[in-house]
Amino acid sequence: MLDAIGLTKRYGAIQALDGLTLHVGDGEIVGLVGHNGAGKTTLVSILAGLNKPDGGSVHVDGIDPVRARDRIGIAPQHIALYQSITVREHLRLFGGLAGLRGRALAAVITELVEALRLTEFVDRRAGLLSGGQQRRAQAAVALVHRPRLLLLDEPTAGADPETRQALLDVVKDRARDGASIIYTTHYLPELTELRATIAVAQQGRIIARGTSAELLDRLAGEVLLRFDVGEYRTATHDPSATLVDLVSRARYPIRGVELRTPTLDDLYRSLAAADVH
Ligand SMILES: Nc1ncnc2c1ncn2[C@@H]1O[C@H](COP(=O)(O)OP(=O)(O)OP(=O)(O)O)[C@@H](O)[C@H]1O
Repeated sequence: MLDAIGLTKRYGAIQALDGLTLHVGDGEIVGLVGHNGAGKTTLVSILAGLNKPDGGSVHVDGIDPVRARDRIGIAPQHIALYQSITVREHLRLFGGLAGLRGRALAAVITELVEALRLTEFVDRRAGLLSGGQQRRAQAAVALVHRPRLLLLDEPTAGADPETRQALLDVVKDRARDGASIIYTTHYLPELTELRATIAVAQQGRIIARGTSAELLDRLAGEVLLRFDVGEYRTATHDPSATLVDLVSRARYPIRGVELRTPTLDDLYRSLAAADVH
């Protein structure tokens, strides 16, 4: 569905993208993670056709993104709403620009107002909304024309738990309907909930790509045993096997046991630690 191959982008002395390649299939949610400055926002803006790469190619359903605008929905990291019109007017405007009319447009607006809990402020001007309300409105604008490719750049930054959950539920629904989704976040547990595959960006490239299980396999977990005289802690790639082995060899009574399997946060930290900015 989305094919980005060998993308490069330079801002003066900064190489923001450095040969970045990414494929996203139909119905796939890709969690795009990486250090600040890794190139995620630059990538998203190029995939949306809002920014031109210096080199490489992007195809959305085989088409250049600039000509595939009505198939793409983007919720940018920085809010981009018109201050003086209401949320409903935004949805009518962007739905209309993508060719939606009449009942079809009204139906999708009703659905989004409910799903993203916009009822309370849908008829208020965007400039008067709180930060979290603006984020929800921005997500609704990205979703209103049922895009085939959805680009969500930190959509839950600063959102309260209810808002976050509502957004995650809508994203899962859209993926079930076949949309391809790129979801940029620093909140890694969200990607587990979305059952997203993960793409790790670093210095303008994707340096790791796979399911969270595949990526976490590389990381060590930990086993901790507590004794009356102190504790013993060891890193391991197979915590349960290590525990069985340690218990069989223990010379003192064991007073407590803790197993820690690696999490997505460990993955993020390990890659961030390897970053050489
Ligand atoms: N318009 C611009 N002009 C100059 N440099 C830019 C511009 N946009 C991005 N950069 C630089 O390009 C690099 C990649 O930035 P980008 O915003 O794509 O990173 P990011 O991964 O989205 O970061 P974050 O997690 O902080 O949002 C950074 O070094 C940034 O300073």
